Amino acid sequence: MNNHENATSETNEGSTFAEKLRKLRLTKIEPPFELNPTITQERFIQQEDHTKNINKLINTTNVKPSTLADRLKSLKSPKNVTPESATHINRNHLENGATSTKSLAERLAAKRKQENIFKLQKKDAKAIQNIDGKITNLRNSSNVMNAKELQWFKQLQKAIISSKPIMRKIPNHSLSKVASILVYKEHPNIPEKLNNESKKRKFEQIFTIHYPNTNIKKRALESFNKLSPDDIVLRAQQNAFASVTDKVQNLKISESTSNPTEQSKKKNVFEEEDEPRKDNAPFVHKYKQITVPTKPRKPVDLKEKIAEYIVNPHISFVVLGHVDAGKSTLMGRLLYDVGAVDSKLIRKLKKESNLLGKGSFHLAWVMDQTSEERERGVTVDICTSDFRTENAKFTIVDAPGHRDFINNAISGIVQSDVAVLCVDCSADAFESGFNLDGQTKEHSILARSLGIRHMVVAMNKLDCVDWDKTRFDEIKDQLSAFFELIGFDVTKQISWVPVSGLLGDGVVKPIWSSSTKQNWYKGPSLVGTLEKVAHEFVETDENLNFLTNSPFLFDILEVSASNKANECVVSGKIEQGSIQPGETITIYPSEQSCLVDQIFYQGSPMEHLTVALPGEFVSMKLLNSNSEDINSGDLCAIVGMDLHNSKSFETQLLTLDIARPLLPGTPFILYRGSCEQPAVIKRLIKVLDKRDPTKVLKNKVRHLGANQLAIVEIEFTASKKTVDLPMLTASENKQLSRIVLRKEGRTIGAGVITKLTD
Ligand SMILES: Nc1nc2c(ncn2[C@@H]2O[C@H](COP(=O)(O)OP(=O)(O)OP(=O)(O)O)[C@@H](O)[C@H]2O)c(=O)[nH]1
Repeated sequence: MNNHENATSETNEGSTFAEKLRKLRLTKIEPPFELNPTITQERFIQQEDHTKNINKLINTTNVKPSTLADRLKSLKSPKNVTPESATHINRNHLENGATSTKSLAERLAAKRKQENIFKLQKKDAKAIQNIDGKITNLRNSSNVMNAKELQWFKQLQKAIISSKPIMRKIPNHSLSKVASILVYKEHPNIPEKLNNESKKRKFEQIFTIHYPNTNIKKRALESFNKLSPDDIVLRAQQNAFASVTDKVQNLKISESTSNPTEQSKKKNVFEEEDEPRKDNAPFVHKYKQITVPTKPRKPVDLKEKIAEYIVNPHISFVVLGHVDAGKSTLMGRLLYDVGAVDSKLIRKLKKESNLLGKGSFHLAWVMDQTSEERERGVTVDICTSDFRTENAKFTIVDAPGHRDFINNAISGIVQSDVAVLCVDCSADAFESGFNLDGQTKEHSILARSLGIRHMVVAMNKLDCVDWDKTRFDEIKDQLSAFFELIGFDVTKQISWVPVSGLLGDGVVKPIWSSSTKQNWYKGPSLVGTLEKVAHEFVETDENLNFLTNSPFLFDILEVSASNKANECVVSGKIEQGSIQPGETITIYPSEQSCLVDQIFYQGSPMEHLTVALPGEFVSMKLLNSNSEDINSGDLCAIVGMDLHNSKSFETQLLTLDIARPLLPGTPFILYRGSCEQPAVIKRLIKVLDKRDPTKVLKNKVRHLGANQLAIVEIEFTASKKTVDLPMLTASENKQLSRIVLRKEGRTIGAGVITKLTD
């Protein structure tokens, strides 16, 4: 009976798991590590390599005697030994007890050999200690090992023992890493076979491989190309001095002080009064609003800028879809095929994903950066990437498909004009993404409600169904009916593209690979469709008007305080209009008027823009601002365009598949752009006909059920700061008047603000 069998029989006899494994470890793991012939052989190979290297060194030495004997002799001769190396050699020589007849090369080789063996022993000891620790943890946390677990553990042992041959190939390896790589590679389904969820997680935790960050080199290069922190400070100081005259002129500051402590004590120049904050006070200060616009410092020719923009428009699109629909793979393929990622990175990701037994995920890893995302195979946070084609510029926002991360998907949607809805067309997969709990429906509703203007449906994984046109049509019909129901104009606002993200068919080029049976789709590729949409956006009269004539409106996504008094940076999206440095804006709801000092793209604070256009994501450095009273979700408007802070408003609301009816007083979280605020149903006014919203079905409404269209009054409830927020109706701004209602982790309704009621 071998040791494994011993262990199995002991398990059945009922001794503790800890004891059994200790025996198993003592008999099976420890001795083979020291004695295993493969390991010894491996070490010899490595030592031989070292000896070869030393010989190579000898052969390439500058001294060129004719024979090997002469060459070795010359190496031994005192003229080739520096005082330093001589001391070193003498010390080694004495320590190693070498005889005086040994050559320098031999002594060096012996020393290296010894060092090498010592290093390997140390590494092995550490690795064994490591894996022993992990096994002890595993052992202590579950008392009895079942047959499947035991079998799995045996496989692990085997993997450890036979792991040496691949160790040489893995940098910074440790035995435990190699073991887990092998376990994953050879038995990728082992954790899945174990039914108990927590055990599964435990195993995954134990065998998680933390790779060194693969982007380190790239990041280091980027960091060195960027300005150093000192340079950034120096530049900022220079800029501050250079623009000080302008600032003084624009702001009409009556007296200035060079003393920084006095300056920081100084009140905001627009402030009316500075009272101590009361408990329920919405803002730290009351602000005096500026009503007369200020001129840009260096006015740019807006028409020229817009003409450039029309030729080369920039759109951001969010990638939506059910979990595992292939979103990250599709975007990874797209970035690779447009040349935004180099083949070296792809090769590297392929190798790494293969080692983890997740070979098919290598393209997805271009987008899924974090180790958590890679290990779970699920996108967690939103991830953005830029790419450009000959005709347009794009920002991709990859949103997570999993229900747990829906808030991230919402912030992805509000940052985008267009959505790419990735649909898995493989057998049964579309159906599971489209049912009650699937994300295809929920994402589409969110996209429609949060102002996505065009949706490109990427009919993905068609390679799995042999590019079957019937399957394509069947899914298209079901989705079209649903899109119509939630208010999309299917002919104008929806495009359909058959693709395979994994193979690349239809992603960048409209040419289909010869192996596929696809011959029925003659339209543009996914990228071609996106280019078309980007141009349609800017070329229509409505959009041109929107570009040129709308007053500036900005949705704040992020606020960063500055260490200077009365200064902060806000980042977000320009919803309409344009902005130039020197202009004054008002932030709502705090109603503070601030001067736009600098505009830049996030991540490039030193490259200042002369103007920013609608749809762009930019950061603005604001003077005379108080970051304590600015939050994400606040709106900025150009001075002169007054927004109204409201507490309640009427909305045309579509309820979704809700389990419980909505009643007056039902609480929920309201989303508008990047703003998130607790609210309640104040009043149910009337129920409308979904097919014809001008038709009233019911005037007295007690409650609202699933899938009903109604006019409802909503009221904000207390939050950290204020209950009055800047709200816009559909006639003021189409995007910012859209709202989404969520309760207990589910989207319960979506609508559009029709009237402010206070
Ligand atoms: N056959 C085939 N498989 C694909 C295709 N696209 C993606 N896959 C596979 O589908 C699996 C899931 O792909 P992901 O790109 O991670 O899916 P995702 O939608 O980003 O997943 P989440 O981030 O979890 O929402 C991977 O195994 C991919 O290799 C495709 O076009 N054809």
